Amino acid sequence: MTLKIGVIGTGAIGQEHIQRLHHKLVGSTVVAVNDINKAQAEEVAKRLTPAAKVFENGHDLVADPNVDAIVVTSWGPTHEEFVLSSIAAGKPVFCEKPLATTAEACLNIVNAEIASGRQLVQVGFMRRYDKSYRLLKEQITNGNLGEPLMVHCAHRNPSVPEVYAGDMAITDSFPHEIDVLRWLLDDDYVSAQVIMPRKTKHTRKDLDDPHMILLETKKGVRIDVEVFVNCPYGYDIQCQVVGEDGIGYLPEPMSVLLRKDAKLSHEILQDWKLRFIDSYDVELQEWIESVKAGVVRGPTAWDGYFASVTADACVEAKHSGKIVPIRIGERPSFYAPTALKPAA
Ligand SMILES: NC(=O)c1ccc[n+]([C@@H]2O[C@H](COP(=O)([O-])OP(=O)(O)OC[C@H]3O[C@@H](n4cnc5c(N)ncnc54)[C@H](O)[C@@H]3O)[C@@H](O)[C@H]2O)c1
Ligand SMILES: O[C@H]1[C@H](O)[C@@H](O)[C@H](O)[C@@H](O)[C@H]1O
Repeated sequence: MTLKIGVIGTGAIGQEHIQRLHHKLVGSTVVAVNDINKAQAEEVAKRLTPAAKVFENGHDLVADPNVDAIVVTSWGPTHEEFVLSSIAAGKPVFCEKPLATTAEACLNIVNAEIASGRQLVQVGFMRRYDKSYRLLKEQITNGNLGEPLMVHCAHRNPSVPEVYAGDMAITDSFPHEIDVLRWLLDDDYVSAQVIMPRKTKHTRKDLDDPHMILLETKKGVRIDVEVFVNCPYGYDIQCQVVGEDGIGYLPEPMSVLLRKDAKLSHEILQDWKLRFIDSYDVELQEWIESVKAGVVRGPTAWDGYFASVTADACVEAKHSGKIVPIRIGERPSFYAPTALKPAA
């Protein structure tokens, strides 16, 4: 069976996902697209999936009987309405991170999903599917590093677009670390602190950059993450886990070592698209298979909610200058890995 997918949001990652879902991965086809920028949606459909229907709005796309499952790749603040609409229609939905831009909105999604009685939502935390993170996790899980004590990370982007504003370093970029470190350490967070270094000359007047974010976990692991989104030299993701017996470093993306012009050098990537290209493929291929099997195997709405509660605490910590506790109730049994519900 070929899964017929509708994509809401035909911007940067929407186009990437349409390309892979329609042309690259096995078992799926894109039959519908929508964007508030209709001209863009039409152009993207014509170029990438000419037979797809272009919808006037996302809710009509969700309701279309020809659409089996939905992929939400519109701006963060619109995620809540489209995910809720998909749950109401009883259709599986893959939503790019963040699940929603506030913890309250994420909780609305969690509550609606539980009330529907079926797990339908997966969040686009693709780093869990990245080969290098999986190798690092293996070292932690097999005990090679001893108990993890500290984690040092960096999330660097060469630049960000104009729409990237306010606290998006925390609510849009940092959620990747929030999710992947929780998964890597199999631990939850208890407090957050944010320290602001001096501002880089490469940022805009209205955008703070960089941030230094500190998290503490239940088990007492201390984490520091530099989020630096106007880092001119390139797209660079670093993670170093310091354990009792050894240190594990996230592998660098593969590139040829060059001896040239009196230098030894490696290429540094310039874009998130290439750094995680394989992870997106694995993530969406597994999602297609899991939808067909009627289960959710990837990051759940609860994981999306957890990330949002943590991000909110970080925003409060940044603006108050205080260490802010992270309080979240117990994970509902609905989201226990053993309690996977059929999606259709
Ligand atoms: N997992 C990742 O690594 C990754 C990478 C990039 C983006 N993202 C996430 O994907 C989302 C989109 O990011 P992007 O970089 O593609 O942004 P983008 O601005 O390039 O595209 C977003 C699109 O959504 C459309 N849109 C806005 N409101 C809409 C609405 N109400 N209905 C339909 N369409 C609407 C916009 O017109 C735009 O075309 C964000 O949540 C972002 O955080 C995730
Ligand atoms: O939306 C993007 C995307 O999620 C990238 O993976 C991340 O590195 C960027 O910081 C963020 O703005």
